[in-house]
Amino acid sequence: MKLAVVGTGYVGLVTGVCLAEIGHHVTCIDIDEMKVEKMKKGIVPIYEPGLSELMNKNMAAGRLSFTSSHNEGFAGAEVVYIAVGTPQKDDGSANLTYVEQVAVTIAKTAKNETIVVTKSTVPVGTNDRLQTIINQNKLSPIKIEVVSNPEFLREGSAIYDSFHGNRIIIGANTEEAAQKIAEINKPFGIFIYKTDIRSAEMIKYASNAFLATKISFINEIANICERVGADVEKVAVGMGLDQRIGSAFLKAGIGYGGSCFPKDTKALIQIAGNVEYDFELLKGVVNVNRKQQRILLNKLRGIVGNFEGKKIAVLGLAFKPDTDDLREAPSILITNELINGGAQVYAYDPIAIENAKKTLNSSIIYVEKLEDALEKADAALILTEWSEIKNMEISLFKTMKNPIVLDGRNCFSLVQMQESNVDYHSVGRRVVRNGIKEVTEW
Ligand SMILES: NC(=O)C1=CN([C@@H]2O[C@H](COP(=O)(O)OP(=O)(O)OC[C@H]3O[C@@H](n4cnc5c(N)ncnc54)[C@H](O)[C@@H]3O)[C@@H](O)[C@H]2O)C=CC1
Ligand SMILES: O=C(O)[C@H]1O[C@H](OP(=O)(O)OP(=O)(O)OC[C@H]2O[C@@H](n3ccc(=O)[nH]c3=O)[C@H](O)[C@@H]2O)[C@H](O)[C@@H](O)[C@@H]1O
Repeated sequence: MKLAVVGTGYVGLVTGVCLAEIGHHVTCIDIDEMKVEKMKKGIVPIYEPGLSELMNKNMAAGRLSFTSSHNEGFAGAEVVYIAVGTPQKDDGSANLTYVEQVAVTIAKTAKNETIVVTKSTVPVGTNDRLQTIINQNKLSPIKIEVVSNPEFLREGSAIYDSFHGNRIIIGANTEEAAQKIAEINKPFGIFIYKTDIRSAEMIKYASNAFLATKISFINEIANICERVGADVEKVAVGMGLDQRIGSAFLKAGIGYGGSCFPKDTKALIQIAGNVEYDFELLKGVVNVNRKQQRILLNKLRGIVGNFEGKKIAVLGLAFKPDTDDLREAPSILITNELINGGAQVYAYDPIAIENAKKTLNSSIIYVEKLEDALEKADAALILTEWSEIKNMEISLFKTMKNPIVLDGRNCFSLVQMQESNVDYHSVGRRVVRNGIKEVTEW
């Protein structure tokens, strides 16, 4: 089938490429002409494992093309996907400007019967509003029907998730439209759940909010574990063995970041607030996450006093491994506070440095090898569990002025650290000092 995808960010580009891979003819449209030029040359503008190979394969097969012209992209397309951003506004609600602009463009450009599929994460009721916008702006009496098809991929494993997701959600007003979108997705072989539009929109927010809740929950358990001498890694394994709980998303650390959990949790609080419902639990989840992002700073202050003149190695900047994305990453807050406190920050990240230069404090010194960050450092902070960091030689910590390591992602086992002579502080576990595991006095 001939399809168009509007927006070529993490979601749009992956969607376009994967739909081409299962045999559809896809044109991806973006208003960013520089991005489009790159993609036409086969260059992927983001870092996402496996995407480049799959994109080039489908371009070569003649199933995937790129344009900055909506007119060109929509020509002959039976289905148009909307995958533009829905960023957070100052009050926490979702900014729907881009999605609405696309709806107007579709209404004014579409020449044949079209199904508009919203992939972007949008508040409950938005798709109904998009339908109204389209109906009001249509230039001819052709049928244009809006369908909700929220996206559940994760950055860093987006291609894998597209082919191995647990479910595809289709929210539609008519069985005919739902069936057509189901047919498009059939080759993925993933379970399809058809529902009404508003429930589909809510499934997306509720899913992200629930996963964020699991993270904040285990982080609070971790903070208690530190005080009572339990080990959160073992607690998470023990909890996860109960299939009603499940082992996923119980990894304690310095909180969730990224382009979605922070924004979608706040948007859901707003969605509830708009109908005068106080979503107390989710407010707690957001607050816990805000505090959790600071725990390494608090621990570091407790150990070294103030940051003035200290060389601090920061290992990992992306909000999670296998992505170059720094949106809402704990590294933003942490490096800012270190620098404002007078520290010299030497930062290492295998992939995200180019983005970091655009986002983080300009005083940060970036290094290409993690050993350069560690050499003569007063302390090291681990913010992302990149495999390069998890698999590093522990002996490299010995090149530090003081081998003090604050690990925000529990990259190393305590046994490993007991053998290393490193002063090791992780999350929800005992401190290792001089090879001995201690419960810190709080
Ligand atoms: N990033 C992720 O992992 C996931 C994101 N989502 C949701 O998907 C949506 C998109 O997110 P991302 O891909 O991260 O966004 P992004 O910000 O990376 O990309 C959006 C793209 O849309 C383009 N764009 C904006 N207006 C346009 C227009 N009128 N015509 C054509 N192109 C236009 C921009 O130039 C940009 O390239 C958001 O609603 C997000 O919440 C959902 C699941 C996963
Ligand atoms: O709506 C979205 O954009 C996406 O948001 C998340 O995907 P993503 O943000 O790419 O990454 P995750 O792997 O979910 O991690 C998010 C954050 O939570 C943290 N996390 C995750 C899991 C965990 O156990 N502990 C934990 O602290 C990660 O370090 C990271 O900062 C969801 O997992 C996707 O299903 C969803 O489609």
